Amino acid sequence: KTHKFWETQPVGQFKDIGDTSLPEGPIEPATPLSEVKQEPYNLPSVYEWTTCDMNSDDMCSEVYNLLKNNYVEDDENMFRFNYSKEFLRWALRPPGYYQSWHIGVRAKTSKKLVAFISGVPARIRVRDEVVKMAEINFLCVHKKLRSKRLAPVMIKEVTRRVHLENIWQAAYTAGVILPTPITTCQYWHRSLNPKKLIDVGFSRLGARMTMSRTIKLYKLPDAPITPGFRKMEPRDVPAVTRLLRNYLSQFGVATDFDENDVEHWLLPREDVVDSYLVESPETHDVTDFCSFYTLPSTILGNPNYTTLKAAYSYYNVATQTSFLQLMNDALIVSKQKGFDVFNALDVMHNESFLKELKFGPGDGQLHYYLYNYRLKTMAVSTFPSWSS
Ligand SMILES: CCCCCCCCCCCCCC(=O)CSCCNC(=O)CCNC(=O)[C@H](O)C(C)(C)COP(=O)(O)OP(=O)(O)OC[C@H]1O[C@@H](n2cnc3c(N)ncnc32)[C@H](O)[C@@H]1OP(=O)(O)O
Ligand SMILES: CCOC(=O)c1cnc2ccc(OC)cc2c1SCCC#N
Repeated sequence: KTHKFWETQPVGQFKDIGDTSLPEGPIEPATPLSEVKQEPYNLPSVYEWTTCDMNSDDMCSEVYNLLKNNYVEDDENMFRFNYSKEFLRWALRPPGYYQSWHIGVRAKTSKKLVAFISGVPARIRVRDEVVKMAEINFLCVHKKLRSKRLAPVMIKEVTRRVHLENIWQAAYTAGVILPTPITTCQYWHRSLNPKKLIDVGFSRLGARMTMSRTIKLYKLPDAPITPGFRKMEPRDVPAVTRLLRNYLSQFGVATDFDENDVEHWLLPREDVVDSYLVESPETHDVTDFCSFYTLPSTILGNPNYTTLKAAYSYYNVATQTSFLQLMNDALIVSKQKGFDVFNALDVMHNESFLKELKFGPGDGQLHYYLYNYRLKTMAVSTFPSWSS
């Protein structure tokens, strides 16, 4: 498979896999800002660039609708991600964000939004180096404009705008294989509403299993069982930051969270992100933490259902409670909140609970990428990303 665009980019190339003579780190050096292309890349003449102000309800709705109708579908076209407007505002406006990295393409005549790509700044630690990066996400070209080589232009434009902020690396994930993943993860799914998952055709009744037996198999208690398990509150930000930083220090690639980041990414937001912690009843120390985000999907071509309510495991740290029990409490609260399924990647230490808590392996993989940063392939990936 040739990659006419990606072979021109400063990314690990397939031909270089196994070449241990190549040094880890930046592939190309930073260039002086005066040498960065000052004007936007050329689009086909019928299109124009637009910058999306996600604070504007109308603009946010345009991005929401483009993604709702044209973003990622599974291989069997059973589902399409339906990120909510509130989720998009959360994902696209973290501390230090640049509105100029929220890039749309409009048709000049109709003014319709036909494509989008976004970046947000992040401090990513790679081994012992903290690198300022752009996290690229929500790349989307309208279904009617596919296979016209629009994506490479959008990628070059976001690259140019990131360069203008003196940032030279990026991180991104994709379900497709591109030059060259630093690691690959698998999705796992835990049924919370097995009847619905069977009705939509995602799950099948097991052999010698009735529906009622299946429902019983996935049954969960009505309330979390860990003493001191409660929702995270603003006063918990310092303790959660300490807990998370300590936990992530063991991984080769991870976000370098500070309290500002934790406040944005981990404080509960209704219908966007839920986070819980264990406050020891004796010592009042914060000993454990779990979180998941809300990402519904449109159910495609099913007469009886329109939306799949899916929770996605986010950051979890267990230091006193068993990881198994902590994650089971996360399942319990997500069931109580009406989710149909709880999804998790086999990142960090997740594989230790997946089978025991009745997750099944999905057929989707998530590949992790770095742009302009060479890394010798890492066994375990680490930063769960909401992108896909
Ligand atoms: C220093 C800062 C650096 C910042 C930038 C870092 C890099 C950021 C990179 C972006 C990270 C995004 C992460 C992210 O958002 C999370 S992954 C989700 C991507 N979005 C979707 O899958 C939505 C549905 N699909 C579409 O909208 C289109 O199919 C897209 C737009 C995906 C491609 O539109 P198209 O009409 O189907 O295709 P052409 O325009 O004709 O272009 C074909 C070329 O595009 C390459 N392609 C296809 N899918 C890709 C993907 N997911 N990443 C990167 N490249 C992708 C493909 O390999 C080929 O290049 P090649 O010939 O070399 O193989
Ligand atoms: C029931 C289990 O599958 C999903 O939750 C789901 C939902 N919507 C999607 C939309 C696009 C999509 O494209 C890859 C996949 C899904 C998936 S499976 C992979 C995500 C996870 N976990």
